[in-house]
Amino acid sequence: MSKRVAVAGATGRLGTLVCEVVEAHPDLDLVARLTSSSDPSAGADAEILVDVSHPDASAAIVDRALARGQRVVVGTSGWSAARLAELRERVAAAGGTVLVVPNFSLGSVLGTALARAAAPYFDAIEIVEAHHPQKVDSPSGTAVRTAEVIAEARGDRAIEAPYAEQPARGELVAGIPIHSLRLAGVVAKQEVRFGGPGEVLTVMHDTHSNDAYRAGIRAALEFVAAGSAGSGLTVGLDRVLGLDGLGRPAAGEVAA
Ligand SMILES: NC(=O)C1=CN([C@@H]2O[C@H](COP(=O)(O)OP(=O)(O)OC[C@H]3O[C@@H](n4cnc5c(N)ncnc54)[C@H](OP(=O)(O)O)[C@@H]3O)[C@@H](O)[C@H]2O)C=CC1
Ligand SMILES: O=C(O)C1=N[C@H](C(=O)O)C[C@H](O)C1
Repeated sequence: MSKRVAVAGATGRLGTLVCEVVEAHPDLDLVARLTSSSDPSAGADAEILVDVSHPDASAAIVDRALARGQRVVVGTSGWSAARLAELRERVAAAGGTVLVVPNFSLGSVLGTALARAAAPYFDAIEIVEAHHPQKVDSPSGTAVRTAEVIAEARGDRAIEAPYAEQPARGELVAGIPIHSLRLAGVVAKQEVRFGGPGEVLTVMHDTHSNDAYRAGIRAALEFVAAGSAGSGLTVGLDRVLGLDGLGRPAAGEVAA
């Protein structure tokens, strides 16, 4: 039987694509396209709520869906590790299901996994991200997530960033400088640069069009619709695609 889906942020760039994916799916039924002016009761009969709205609105939208017993997929940016930790508690208290996907593109997810793998081996690490000028937030959610993943992979190893008090050297997230560009002609781009003696490794990903998100959106919806997310909070498309071991040391193995 089809699962009923409501989309918050349905008129936006990403929301329009999410609606297309839902409408094209044989087992999903689009029942509500929600915007900032929608009646708060709209979409209450959906079983799955997809939030692709605005960083300032996302938490309230997710909380309302949890209160209704809806399963939730979040693509909106702004979900830092601190906000996710709070959300995890609310999801557990509600006995709900929430999947947060900082980036629906396969290449981006692989890029973050490669950055995680490289993280313990270089002490100079910086992230440069560029997006279209309509993007309302900076740094991007993907860059924040990448910085947090790198910091986690490094454990206690500090990053070389002695110039943190100089704004032009980037905003520090989890100890890693992030530089944000907002440029006409760009969709989304991220470079993670690792510096070591006599060498620089760059992990780079380019999104040329929103088509990059289509397969990931579909996979995330199917994951949640099938109940594969279980209850609780799941973060990342890597979990959906079974790639979450990528870039992590095997059990018992410690990076040099
Ligand atoms: N995870 C991923 O792979 C991706 C994530 N994103 C993220 O998705 C989010 C949306 O991006 P994008 O589609 O480009 O943004 P847009 O500005 O194009 O669209 C925003 C949408 O959200 C709605 N909205 C804005 N404020 C509210 C509110 N207070 N309550 C309910 N709805 C609201 C808007 O409706 P209205 O017209 O009424 O204002 C509009 O439908 C951003 O956080 C972006 O970073 C983007 C691309 C990929
Ligand atoms: O606003 C965007 O466009 C994007 N937002 C997400 C982010 O903040 O990382 C994902 C992707 O970079 C596109």
